[in-house]
Amino acid sequence: MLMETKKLTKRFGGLTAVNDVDFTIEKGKINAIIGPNGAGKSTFFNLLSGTYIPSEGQVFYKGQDITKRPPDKIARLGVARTFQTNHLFEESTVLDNVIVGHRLRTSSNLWDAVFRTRRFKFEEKKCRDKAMEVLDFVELTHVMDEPAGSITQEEKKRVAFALALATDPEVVFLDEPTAGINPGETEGLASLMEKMVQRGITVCLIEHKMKMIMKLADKIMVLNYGEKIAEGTSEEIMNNQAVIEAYLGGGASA
Ligand SMILES: Nc1ncnc2c1ncn2[C@@H]1O[C@H](COP(=O)(O)OP(=O)(O)OP(=O)(O)O)[C@@H](O)[C@H]1O
Repeated sequence: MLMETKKLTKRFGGLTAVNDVDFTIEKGKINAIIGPNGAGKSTFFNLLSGTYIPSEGQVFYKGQDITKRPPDKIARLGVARTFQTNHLFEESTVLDNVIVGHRLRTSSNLWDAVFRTRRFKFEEKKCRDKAMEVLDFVELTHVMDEPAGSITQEEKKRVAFALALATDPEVVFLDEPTAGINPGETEGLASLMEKMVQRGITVCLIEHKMKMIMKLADKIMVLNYGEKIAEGTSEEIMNNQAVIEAYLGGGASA
């Protein structure tokens, strides 16, 4: 197990968005979180990455209590995330977008940058090499010199993956990675997630596309009104009465 939550709870005023959730993220697996709209999935993600501080409960990473640690400290432990919307510099090339993303994780300071010390030059080269490597991994080498604004939606999603991968993460959180793209492109991104796992990276994602998630995920947790109502393999989830009722009542998309 790579990450674990114990009785994780988040309240916004009178609303309990995540309620008493025990969950484990299995190392080297594709872990999925599903649930009807407003079930608390994004809030749960934000608690794991340190974006939100829990009202109650704990988050563990490799057995270490990381509850209440700020997001940058959690990121440094090897936890990366992508967001629903891609924050790319549209005028800059795909390669530069990834280099800048990677630089945020390297240690050169302003002094190094101004005097262009050997360490700075070394790190600049390292960032560039890393960016090229991850762009090759997400199969975008052919568009790396194009402005990010000119590539397709699916390619932008691959850039978002590349940005997360450039930090050499152990686990990547993907918030609806295939939202807004067609079924063929969805399959391409699903293969990319499988490729990440083959490289030893743990994947945890939120997804609305049920067919895809049932095929792809090793393990699924279902949230409904902030509570965990089921956890298990695709088969276990598909046959779970509470899940069927939540989806029939909640009108979630197929
Ligand atoms: N910052 C916030 N302040 C107040 N309420 C919030 C906040 N963030 C989320 N909520 C509420 O918490 C509940 C869970 O929201 P959340 O976005 O986590 O659900 P979700 O499962 O990700 O939904 P969706 O599938 O629609 O993205 C909702 O009722 C939402 O309105």
